[in-house]
Amino acid sequence: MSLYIEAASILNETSGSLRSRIYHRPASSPQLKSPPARLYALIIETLKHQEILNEVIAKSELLKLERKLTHSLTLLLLHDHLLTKNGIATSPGPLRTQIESHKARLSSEFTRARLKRGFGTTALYLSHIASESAPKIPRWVRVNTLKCSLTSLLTQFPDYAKVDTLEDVMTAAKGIKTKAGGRVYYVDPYVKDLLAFPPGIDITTMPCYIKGEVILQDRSSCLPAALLDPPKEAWVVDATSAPGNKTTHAAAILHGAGGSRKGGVIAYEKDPRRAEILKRMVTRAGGDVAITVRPGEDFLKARPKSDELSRVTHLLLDPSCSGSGIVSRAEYSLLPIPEFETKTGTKRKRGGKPAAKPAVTAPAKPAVIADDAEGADGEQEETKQDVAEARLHSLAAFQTEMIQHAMTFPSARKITYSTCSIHAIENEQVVMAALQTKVAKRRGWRVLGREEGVLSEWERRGLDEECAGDHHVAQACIRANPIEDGGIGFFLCGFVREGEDDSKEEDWVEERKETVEVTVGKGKNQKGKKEEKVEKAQAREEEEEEYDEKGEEWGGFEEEEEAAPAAPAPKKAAKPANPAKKQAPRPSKPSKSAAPATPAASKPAKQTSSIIQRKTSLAPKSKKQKRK
Ligand SMILES: C[S@@+](CC[C@H](N)C(=O)[O-])C[C@H]1O[C@@H](n2cnc3c(N)ncnc32)[C@H](O)[C@@H]1O
Repeated sequence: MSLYIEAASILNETSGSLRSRIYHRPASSPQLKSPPARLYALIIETLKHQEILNEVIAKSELLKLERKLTHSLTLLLLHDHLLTKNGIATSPGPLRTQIESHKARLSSEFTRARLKRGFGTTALYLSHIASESAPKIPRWVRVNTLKCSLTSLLTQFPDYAKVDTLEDVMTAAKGIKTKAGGRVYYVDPYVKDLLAFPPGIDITTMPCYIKGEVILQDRSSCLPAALLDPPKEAWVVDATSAPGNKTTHAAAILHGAGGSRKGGVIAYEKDPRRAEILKRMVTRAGGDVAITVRPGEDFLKARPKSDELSRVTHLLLDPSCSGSGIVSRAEYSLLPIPEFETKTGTKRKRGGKPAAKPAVTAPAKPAVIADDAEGADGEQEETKQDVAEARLHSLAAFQTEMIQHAMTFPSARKITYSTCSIHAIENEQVVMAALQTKVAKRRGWRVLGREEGVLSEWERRGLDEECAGDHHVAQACIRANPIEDGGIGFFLCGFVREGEDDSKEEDWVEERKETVEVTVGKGKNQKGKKEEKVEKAQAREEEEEEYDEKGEEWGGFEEEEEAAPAAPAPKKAAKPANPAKKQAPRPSKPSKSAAPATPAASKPAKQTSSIIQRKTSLAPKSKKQKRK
């Protein structure tokens, strides 16, 4: 089957991301004959230009003239015909004829559409689209000190110049296609042994990557292990490890250059498939001695009083979350052909046929705003918002449960909690809920204050109003905004406790009971319609996210995605016991206690953010609002 016909049929499929439709096709779907990378490139490139191509299709009335052509097939063919040097890549035949016999008409409509957009030449138009769709964040590279030091790594980049800000990195990125351009690096001031390169750099072909001397890990994703900062001889639990970015980072802190061989990391990963990825990453990073993988094991079932776990002093919690801070999932999707006045004077819809419902009716935006339901009206939108909100509460319940369980570890002194979400429900509100639990109070868990932690210089902190106005707690929280702060959106908070361990087995049993009560809550067996919808939506997303974890940009070893794995099954949509929620009304506004803005892009920008404002306003509408 022709590349174009196969690509068109993928475009017409509506379920799953484009990547999963190409790279992870279910056995029940027709299998592809064309090379997947070629299909992906053709579709992505075509979709980048679909706005202008749709105009050409509409104005030329091509679908009326060529009844056998479909919208998606025409887009793909037109892309290659009008915008590539070699034209349509297929041997002469009906497909080519259907386009090339209208060459003059298509070319003049394209020129008109291009000039209307202010581009004197096709080259100018192409370079504009290329810069619009270029990555907006640097390529972060963590030196894996289990295998290599920063100094020795830099010897592998002899002709690279050190720059002082992330802005310099991004400016240099513009010249990356030139021979000398883009050869710069930036040393992160927050996380030790972390470098930023221009986004276009291909590290994956370099020896340092192949040998596992570097790990491609977003800056935000490096913050938890940096904040956990375990002493060299510590025993650390990574409760939710796959694919293993933070696990290997924690191991590098313990066993890396100057480290001791006394402590180690115990890495839980509930999902057996992801545990395999974790194992691969651990081995490749040279972490087998430092890390004990617990494949397929549920952290919530771990017995803190066991011999192995009773010595654990540090826990890293990076549980499943909504992934709303991840920006690498931006994908384009099919737009309908707009209506235009044509030469024959008629307003037309695509091909004269009833418009097939496109997968999405607007360009898919990065995940950071994709589920922003603001401005939506009508019953359907409201339900969508309810489902999205219920899902967040369900995740928050699970996240709180994980923290509570970590707090029961007898020798535990420090916990980090992180998400790649920008929703306060999963972030500050979970922190507040965890602080209110019996186990936190009985054992004296408190937040790690801003000034106590290694990341006190990081400027963007938690939102006061989401912490019931508790400025100390808000300041203890760390936020990163997507893109603005140089990578994915992220949240992090540390908990610490002092004092001796006074816990007894009965206390632990009691504390477990509380955990279960908080998270499972009422209505265990009384699933309502809303809960069912949440479960269905989540199941779909889990499927999707499983695929998304591969092949995205953020992974430890490029193809192994850092975040937003399968969300857990909702705990009957129970909301976490969160006293803060009563006191902190939502929708929330950005904190007025914003830290001052920093001029350099290398530092997190000022606290107030439209993205945070939008996302946190996903809060439920009041009944009154709903009635309106
Ligand atoms: C956000 S990812 C962790 C990413 C990882 N920290 C990293 O930096 O590479 C969350 C992981 O936790 C796992 N998980 C979820 N619930 C778990 C549980 N109860 N016990 C152990 N692992 C769990 C998920 O399967 C998923 O792989």
